[in-house]
Amino acid sequence: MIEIKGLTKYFYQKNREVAALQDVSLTVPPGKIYGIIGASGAGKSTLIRCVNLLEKPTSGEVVVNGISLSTLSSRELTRERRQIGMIFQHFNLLSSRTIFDNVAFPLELTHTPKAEIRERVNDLLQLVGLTDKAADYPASLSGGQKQRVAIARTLANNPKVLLCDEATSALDPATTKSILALLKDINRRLGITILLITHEMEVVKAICDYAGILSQGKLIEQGTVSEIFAHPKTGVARDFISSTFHVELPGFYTRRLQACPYVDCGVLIKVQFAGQAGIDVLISEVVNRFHIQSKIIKAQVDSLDEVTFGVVLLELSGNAAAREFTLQYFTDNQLKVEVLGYV
Ligand SMILES: Nc1ncnc2c1ncn2[C@@H]1O[C@H](COP(=O)(O)OP(=O)(O)OP(=O)(O)O)[C@@H](O)[C@H]1O
Repeated sequence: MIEIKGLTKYFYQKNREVAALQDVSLTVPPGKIYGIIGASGAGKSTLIRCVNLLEKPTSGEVVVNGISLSTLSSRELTRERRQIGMIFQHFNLLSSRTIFDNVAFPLELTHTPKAEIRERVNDLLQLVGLTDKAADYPASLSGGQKQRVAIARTLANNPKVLLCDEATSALDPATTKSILALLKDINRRLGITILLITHEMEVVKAICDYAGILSQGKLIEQGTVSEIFAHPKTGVARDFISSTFHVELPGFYTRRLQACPYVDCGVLIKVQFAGQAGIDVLISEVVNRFHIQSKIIKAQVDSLDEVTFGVVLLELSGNAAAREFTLQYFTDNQLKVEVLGYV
């Protein structure tokens, strides 16, 4: 369990004060995965570095597994940090050591007997699927394999919590998926509590139970991932959700699209929806009520828990008043509607 209470961090540069974190509070319940998402400069790295006190907070408290870290002596803090694993975007492996010796490293630091190290490292390499790479060096591994080694190494001390600092940002989409699956597997199998930071909503959607949106040092929104997807409260959250949709207008439409309406034109709209009301129900409502024709051009629909959400590109044909009524009806039903142009 991780509790962050009123965390504030100021940096001082020459005569300038930078408020990197302002009164951030959140709780990661035991065995859950919490994702902090934010744009560049939002304060994500500062936040995760404050959790294990690599960065000293200006004020506030970090409590990990019931222990308030800022009250500890440096020796106690070193011991407590062993309970806090961390993985990084750029893996941070030791290039002169084999994969086996990289994973063994934290166990050597705690003077674990050799036979015990051998058994533990072999188990860990098996867990991350790298048994056959034990004698290789990091340089000969792919990015995804390097991150697997880093995960095995950080698990060596049996941490209760794991901090992930943009752990998949340097990886391609397929490798990202496999590393996220590994993290979820570790979370389930070993019951490890995970706090991760990311700038990709896909990561949050893929493995997190809870999410927090960090913007200019403030946690402006937090909740379960399905709550945030169903009822985003801020524009920042809505933009992150939109970034998970990949619906491009087909070239045929892009070429015909006009900025202003003309006689007998249709309107092309992008509708973003989330929640219980089915988009198909709303579309058939407007067709019946306003005698409009509606054609789905592209759609991406996804679901989390009970919540269905997605984006639909629609061409609406009918008179101008019917089109206006339709747009108003969609907006009144909590859909986000954007007019792309006229065809
Ligand atoms: N050591 C430092 N000294 C001065 N300012 C800093 C320092 N570290 C971070 N900052 C400032 O604090 C703010 C938050 O930075 P931080 O690196 O935590 O953001 P981030 O969300 O992790 O960004 P990115 O995704 O680009 O890594 C930024 O304005 C940054 O310039």
